[in-house]
Amino acid sequence: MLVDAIQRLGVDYHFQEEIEAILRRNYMAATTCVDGYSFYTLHDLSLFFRLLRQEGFFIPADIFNNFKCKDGTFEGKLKQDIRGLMELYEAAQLGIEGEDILDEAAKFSSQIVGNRLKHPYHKSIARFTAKRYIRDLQDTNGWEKTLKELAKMDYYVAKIAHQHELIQISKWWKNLGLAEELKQARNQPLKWYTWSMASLSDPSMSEQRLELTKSITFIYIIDDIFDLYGTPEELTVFTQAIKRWDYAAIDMLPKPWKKCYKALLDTTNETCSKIFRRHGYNPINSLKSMWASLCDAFLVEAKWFGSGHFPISKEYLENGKVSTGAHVVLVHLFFLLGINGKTGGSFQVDDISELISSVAVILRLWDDFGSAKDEQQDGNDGSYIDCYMKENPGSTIETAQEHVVDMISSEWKRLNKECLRLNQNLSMSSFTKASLNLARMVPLMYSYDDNQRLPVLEEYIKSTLFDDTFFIF
Ligand SMILES: CC(C)=CCC/C(C)=C/CC/C(C)=C/COP(=O)(O)OP(=O)(O)O
Repeated sequence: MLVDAIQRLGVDYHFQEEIEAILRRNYMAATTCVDGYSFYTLHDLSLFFRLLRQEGFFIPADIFNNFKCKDGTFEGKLKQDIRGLMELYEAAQLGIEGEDILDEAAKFSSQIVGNRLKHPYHKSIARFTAKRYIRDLQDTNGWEKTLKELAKMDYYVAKIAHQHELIQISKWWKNLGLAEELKQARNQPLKWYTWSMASLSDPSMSEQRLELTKSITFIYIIDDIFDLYGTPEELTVFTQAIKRWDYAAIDMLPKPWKKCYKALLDTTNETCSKIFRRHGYNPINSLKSMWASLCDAFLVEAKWFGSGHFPISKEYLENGKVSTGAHVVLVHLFFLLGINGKTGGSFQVDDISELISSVAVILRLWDDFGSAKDEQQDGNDGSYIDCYMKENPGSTIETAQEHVVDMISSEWKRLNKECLRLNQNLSMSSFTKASLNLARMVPLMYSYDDNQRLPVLEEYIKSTLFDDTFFIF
């Protein structure tokens, strides 16, 4: 319970080694003891299961069989155990494909405690949900009180760091002068920074957050160039220039794009120098190839939708994964965290391709889910739902959306499995955690209301960056 509280308060990055040691000890004890799990309550077993899986210790899902009747259903008396059911639901979020018992567990528990389970821990941003948790945490004179104090201080330290970084990013963005050059493109440094802020929660990771935000900025701006500005021919030239990665290629480009191209090269080269200084490795070749693949994917979309052609949904999604920019972001993240060095070179970019693919699918499907847009376009860049409905003539928007919800849920299972695999190497955990945070952030970024606003995102930004009322509980 102490580990859970520390994680829920978002201060776990202070205690990584201790948490690892506690969980390892518990894992060894339970797996070597013959009667390993039989004396656990539903609450304790569920919590144990989740905490261990989160950290990469594989606990089989069939441990929950202890709570089933002979007919294979969960015991009726569990319906009284609200606390246990809540934890069971949380545990079920860590499922991987084929673990039907966890799907049953999620269904069983959510039917009973539905409303209280909208934001399971595993799929939420800890600093955002920490406030609610701190309010509900019993105020005793014991460790809870001490942890609350720590969480409040930590929140302030992080807030100050984030405010400072936001100023730096805003200045960097202004100095690039791209907003004047590309007037129709989005101008949302706060939103771009928010992705990085959510991904990397440790206040000391300022440089990594800033560099990550810069790559995200260019994904948005280049996406707008493709969606709003160019003809397929002009965009082909832009893609060729990106592939050349050469200042001389500026001459090939129309005037408004020259500055963006130069800024992308300058920024990426500077990021690489910083990574080299910190980790002794220059990832420029990997980053160049990520930018080239992104532009290729954007170009495919521009050609499809320019010609009114609808690809089949599978083909759309294969390309749509890359056009999310997830590959660009996660490969930047991989190098900014120095993962290849930390793992002694045993983990390379290829080893994270499945994880990238899952995060990208979650992003693409959410992005295409809503109709609202913050881009100045009429949704003419296609969507998975459109392709699916064309392909399945009897389908309605509701059935298509249900299908997408199921796909997102399956993709989370794949992501869980990949994280379990990668976390076998302890040095990967900073990367898997940051990647999970990006996936957790996706619903906040795309939950538009009827007024084209993003109320949950607004609340998150307010609470993390600007709220001073944290002490009042
Ligand atoms: C989960 C993850 C890796 C996040 C990192 C941040 C990231 C890649 C952000 C880019 C999101 C995106 C698809 C922007 C394009 O604009 P849009 O949203 O309007 O998309 P569209 O033009 O393709 O519809």
